[in-house]
Amino acid sequence: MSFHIEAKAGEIAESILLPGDPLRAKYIAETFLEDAVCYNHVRGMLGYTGTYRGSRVSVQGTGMGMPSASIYIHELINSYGAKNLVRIGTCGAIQADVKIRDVIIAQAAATDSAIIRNSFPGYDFPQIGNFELIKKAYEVGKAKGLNLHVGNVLSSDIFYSDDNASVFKLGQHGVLAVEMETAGLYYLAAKFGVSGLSLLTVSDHLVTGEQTTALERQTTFNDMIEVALDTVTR
Ligand SMILES: O=P(O)(O)O[C@H]1O[C@H](CO)[C@@H](O)[C@H]1O
Ligand SMILES: O=c1cc[nH]c(=O)[nH]1
Repeated sequence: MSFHIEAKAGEIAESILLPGDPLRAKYIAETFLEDAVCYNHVRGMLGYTGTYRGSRVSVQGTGMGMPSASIYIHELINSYGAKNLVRIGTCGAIQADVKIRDVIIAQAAATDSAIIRNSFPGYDFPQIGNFELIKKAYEVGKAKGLNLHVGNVLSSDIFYSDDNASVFKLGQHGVLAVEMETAGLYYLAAKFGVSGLSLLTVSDHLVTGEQTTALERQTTFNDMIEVALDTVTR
């Protein structure tokens, strides 16, 4: 048991998928996992362990933003021995050629958060994904025929920003999309010597104004989910 997770030792797999939305965790457990058992109800931040094609895997909601996600990621690594942590999130695209429902492999993450900056005063520490996981996810996604994008994303502390000019300026420097957790995952993976990957499905578009519904975000982003499951279990 850790401060925010009530699972007993051994109840969480070394490979774990991390959606922000705990109901996306429930959907994945019920739709993709066999013999799934819910190991966490604390704060409604649902977590499940089951098997996928014979391999043990867990899925844990993390909440929104780096302060929340970092709590779960820290406890999963340090109290439960998680080794492969794969965020499966949603994001807003800031490039015209990145379309709604496309899947992004976050090779790296820029951030406006002070969380990481404050750990390395005077330095810009790069937040990068694990190469082996990135490579595997890319191969799995391509084999599925997906329209994949690989590159930089922005992990922001702010959903409703007054300053979209800065976000679009990052877009002019190649950043593909904005979300709220990847940099925190990559920072903690580097800090604790484990493997982190972030896969994102485009749920809305900051250029065109298109949006998906909450139910679609909760239950229909199966391409990303299957890529994540195949990546950690093959
Ligand atoms: O769908 P999730 O994984 O929660 O990710 C995105 O959605 C939330 C904002 O709506 C933020 O957590 C953002 O990163
Ligand atoms: O953080 C997020 C997530 C989805 N869409 C956005 O615009 N921002």
